[in-house]
Amino acid sequence: MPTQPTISLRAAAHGRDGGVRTGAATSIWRFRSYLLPYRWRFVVMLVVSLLGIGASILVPLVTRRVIDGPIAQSDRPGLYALGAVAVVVGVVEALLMFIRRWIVSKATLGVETDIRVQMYAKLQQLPLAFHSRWASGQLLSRITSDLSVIRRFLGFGLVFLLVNVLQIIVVVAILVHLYWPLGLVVVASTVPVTWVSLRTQRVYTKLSRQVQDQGGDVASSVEEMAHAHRVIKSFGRADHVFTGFDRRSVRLHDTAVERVRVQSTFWTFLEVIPSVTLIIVLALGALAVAQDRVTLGTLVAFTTLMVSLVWPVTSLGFLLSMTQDAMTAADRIAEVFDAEITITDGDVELDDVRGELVFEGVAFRFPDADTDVLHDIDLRLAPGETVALVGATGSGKTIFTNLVARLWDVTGGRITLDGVDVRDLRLDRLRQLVATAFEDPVLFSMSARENIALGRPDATDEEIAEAVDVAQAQFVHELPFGLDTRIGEQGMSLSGGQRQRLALARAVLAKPAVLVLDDTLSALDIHTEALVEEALQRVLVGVTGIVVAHRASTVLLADRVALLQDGTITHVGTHNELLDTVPAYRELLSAEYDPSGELLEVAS
Ligand SMILES: Nc1ncnc2c1ncn2[C@@H]1O[C@H](COP(=O)(O)OP(=O)(O)OP(=O)(O)O)[C@@H](O)[C@H]1O
Repeated sequence: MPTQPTISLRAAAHGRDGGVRTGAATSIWRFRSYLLPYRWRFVVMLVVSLLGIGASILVPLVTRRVIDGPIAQSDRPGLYALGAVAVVVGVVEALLMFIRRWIVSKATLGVETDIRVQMYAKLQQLPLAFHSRWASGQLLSRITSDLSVIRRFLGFGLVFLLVNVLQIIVVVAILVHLYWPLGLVVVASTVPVTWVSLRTQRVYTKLSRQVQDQGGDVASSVEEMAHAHRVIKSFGRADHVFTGFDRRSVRLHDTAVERVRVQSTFWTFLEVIPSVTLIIVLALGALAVAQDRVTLGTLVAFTTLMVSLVWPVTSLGFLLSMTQDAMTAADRIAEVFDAEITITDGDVELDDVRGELVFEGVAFRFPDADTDVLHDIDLRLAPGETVALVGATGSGKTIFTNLVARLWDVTGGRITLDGVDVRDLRLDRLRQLVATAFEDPVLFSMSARENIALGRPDATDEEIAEAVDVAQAQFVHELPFGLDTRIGEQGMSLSGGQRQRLALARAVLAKPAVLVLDDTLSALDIHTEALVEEALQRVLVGVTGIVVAHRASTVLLADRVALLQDGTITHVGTHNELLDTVPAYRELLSAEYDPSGELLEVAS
């Protein structure tokens, strides 16, 4: 379990997201605050790693003593003593490696979980405008694979990058100290290493970003296919969809192969440089020993230390790649953290709610659109009143209803609840007060009971049973495990009408002050619809209601009807008034008439 306290959704909304702030910085450095709760583990890990290097440097120096001392002087007891020291140092080195791994895994898994939790919280706070722009596969790949890349970097790459660079510096300093002419040869070999590293990083960064983005595209394809497989199969378009997926996969493959090519060239170069340097050092060193300018022990220590440099130098290749991948992953994650939460929290609590809902000159325009979808909307719903919203398909009825719970914010005018601008209310309070049953209801992979009680997890069995009755959703009792039957994506699939009734039960159970029914009864047969409407009549008493309606029978649930045309409300009145005076309204509900022009369903 992460030790960092989970920050609430409200905290995330206010930007207290563990150190990630909005801005253009794209470095992994921005995520440093997530390390704080684990700082001691990272410090211990660093110290242990440094001790490990110390041990690995000590072994060649002990060897030097052994060669120049006991071996040169045939001192057997001295040989045993120094041999024992070398063994102890070797065991300590292995032990330190084990401790490092053990300490670090908990910390890095914790950091990964903490960032993931914050990212999820942020995703929930982000407005519909964000979610309609982003492919879900891109979000999925960020919250899974990008975070794993960062974890691996923190647990391994970062430490070894620091430790190896430090080891290179310390060992080179010792080499210069041991015999400076050969030491300078080693120093000179770092110049091409640095130059190639810098050059490769530029190309690698670009490829790394492309691979990760293209991975997100592939995830999106799979996700889309899983959702749309019925449509794909029924239209016999499996080949077409497969071709699209294949194209994306091949593109990802090609970019990944190109990245490996760049990596391999770089790594090979890093392997060649230390080997070539070693050959030069051996040749020059042998000459120096022959001329008595240096002892044999020193040359052995020198070359052993140099061999100990091969791994730190060659490992720079994949460590730098790892760092680059982690920075790209951090950039991609930061894009989500940087996305603006345009729907911000208010601070008015609003305790005793009467339910007066007023639209004052309301306008709405989608981001990046040129024209308003809705404009100049003035409408007052008295507490407890129900208004039916009628309009042609695509006229903006759903957007209109979404504005009340602030799924979108108005772009002009204002909406007030009991005189308070909904933007000034606390968001969670507003969304408690306004419940919506959507035309296309979403069910979660959980039990029917949990799906119904989504807005009120504390609801009693009686309250749930009541909501089920109102929504005419008694079919839940017939499911294999009754209300405990798992439904949704990984459970039983329900019919469109059953889903709508569950969504209606969910909205009714929330006991809202404002109930929004967005064409919720469209999938029901006439008989069930009549039963639901009869029950809804009772529920809507004392609740302010907005009912999006396409049928006269639904309109009859309402006290008044508002006609939405050309982005604004053109007429408000009772159903019969509008039928008598507004031809456009009559046309919209024309299905309710028989061919002779008589009204079929509407009884006054
Ligand atoms: N995210 C979006 N970005 C841009 N335009 C959108 C978006 N969502 C909806 N629209 C457009 O806004 C308009 C109003 O859509 P809305 O869903 O409110 O219509 P509606 O009256 O509820 O239709 P229906 O009766 O068919 O459900 C439509 O033209 C639609 O294409």
